[in-house]
Amino acid sequence: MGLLASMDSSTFFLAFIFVILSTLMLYRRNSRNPKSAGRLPPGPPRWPIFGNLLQLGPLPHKDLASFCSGYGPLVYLRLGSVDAITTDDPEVIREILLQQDEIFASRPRTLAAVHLAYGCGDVALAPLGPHWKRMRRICMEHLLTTKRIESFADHRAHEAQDLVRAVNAQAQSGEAVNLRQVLGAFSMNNVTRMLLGKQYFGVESDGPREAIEFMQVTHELFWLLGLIYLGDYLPMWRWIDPFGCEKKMRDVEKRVDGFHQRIIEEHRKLRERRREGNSSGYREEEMDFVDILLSLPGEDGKEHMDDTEIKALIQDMIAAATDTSSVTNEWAMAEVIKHPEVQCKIQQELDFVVGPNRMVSESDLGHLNYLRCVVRETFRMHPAGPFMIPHESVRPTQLLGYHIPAKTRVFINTHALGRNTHVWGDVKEFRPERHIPVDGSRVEISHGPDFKILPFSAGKRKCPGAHLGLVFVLLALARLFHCFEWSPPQGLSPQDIDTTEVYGMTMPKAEPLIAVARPRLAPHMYC
Ligand code: HEM
Repeated sequence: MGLLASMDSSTFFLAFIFVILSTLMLYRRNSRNPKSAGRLPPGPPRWPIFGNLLQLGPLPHKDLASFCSGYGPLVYLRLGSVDAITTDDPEVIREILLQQDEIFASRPRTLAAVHLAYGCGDVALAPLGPHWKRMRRICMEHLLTTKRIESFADHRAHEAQDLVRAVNAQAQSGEAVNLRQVLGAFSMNNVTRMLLGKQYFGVESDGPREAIEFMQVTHELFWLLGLIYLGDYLPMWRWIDPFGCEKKMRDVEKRVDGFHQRIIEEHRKLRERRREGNSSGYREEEMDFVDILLSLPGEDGKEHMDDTEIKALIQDMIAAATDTSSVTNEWAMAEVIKHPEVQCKIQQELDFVVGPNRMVSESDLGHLNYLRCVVRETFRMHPAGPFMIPHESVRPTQLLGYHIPAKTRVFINTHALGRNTHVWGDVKEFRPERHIPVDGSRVEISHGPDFKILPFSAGKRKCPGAHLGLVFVLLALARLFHCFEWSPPQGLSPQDIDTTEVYGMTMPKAEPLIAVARPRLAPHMYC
């Protein structure tokens, strides 16, 4: 997938022969195993050795969706030497994530996870077990508590005002705004303020060189984590690695590690200086995430956490929090600019709840029910990750009466769930009104009891940063629509806004969203 599409024919031929010869024995052994234990779910016919790998193109979530349309709500695939299932059905998803959570809540040990998440030593990519439990508890009890999230509210308000100022400066000079750029900086700065105690883009940053290096290496990391690497499915592929993917992983691993080590060293030095200057140490509310991690005890009675554990958590927080919220924001902006009547309703609500004489604050977000519907509809059509983070089963089980072997990889297709015609009507229409509750209650942006959308997953692996992620999304959108009227660049009509997507761990628009902003409030509001 992705990789297959970019091979030249001679490399492919050599690799193909090599893989056929060297994996024949492995295939014979593996292909006999699952069937002997029971009936597997239905699925498309499989090639020897490759299984269904060759039936997947550059947008695998669409291929898997078409398998579900053809074979039913639960489909079995053989991906090289790996058993896999996929589903886009709310009932099957509920069974996997709630009823059988104990069995399906592990993660596959992919090569990217090993190289890029400190040997799966983080939270998001760690297999089920005591290490995952401990790291997740640290996130929940020390980093993502309501109190700690609230303690950064002023920083978020500051970032939201910087976002408005940056857009206004471009609006005044008549330039169209690259929304990917400004929304990316908003998310990254919010995360780095909480995590590292500083902003990466803007006046307080350490300068463009460090910010650019940081963004570049983070993007490479996302790209490699999202890649479906053939070496994970055809072990012999690793011997040839024709595109040098593992080499790239090792290279990014080294660069990212250097970056994280520098962060830790800087924090240690600062702690030391503060301790020397003030014997009582410093107050909890002054501590960023890295300070907190440095102050926590380690495992088995150790005085401190290991540096590797701290680095794995830093990396998780950056990877899990930045792209998810900025990709969601870009999709929401694209869909709203494409639908001017939706923009009009968002602004009517903002004018009623907030008015023209003050800026939107976090306490307004719960009262913006129509905007919440817009975000819910955005998650239905454009979930941040098409397969969330793939799960893996820890032991054999039964689903819908079919046998599911141990170590089966689970692709919950949230993209297809939002476009499943058995679940939703007019699936291609962006229509936030469909989410307005009949009883007028507050719109919830989580999966709800019906599992018809799944923005933050459910069960043991559900996103621990859901509340914070929603604040990033709602705050940025509310400010941008309250302060500006948005339209496509000159010469284009709303229908021309392109909504082509590219596959990855998160699934952004293929092209960055460019739009024109016209201020709606009095000039002094933008200072
Ligand atoms: C709009 C923003 C966000 C969206 C849409 C989102 C969505 C998700 C999804 C779908 C998963 C995978 C769940 C699964 O595999 O079942 C996940 C996992 C995770 N998210 Fe988020 N997330 C967002 C923001 C955040 C933020 C702000 C943080 C932390 C600062 C965060 C931290 C994590 C972590 C640590 C995991 C791994 C959990 C585990 O494996 O135990 N996320 N998120």
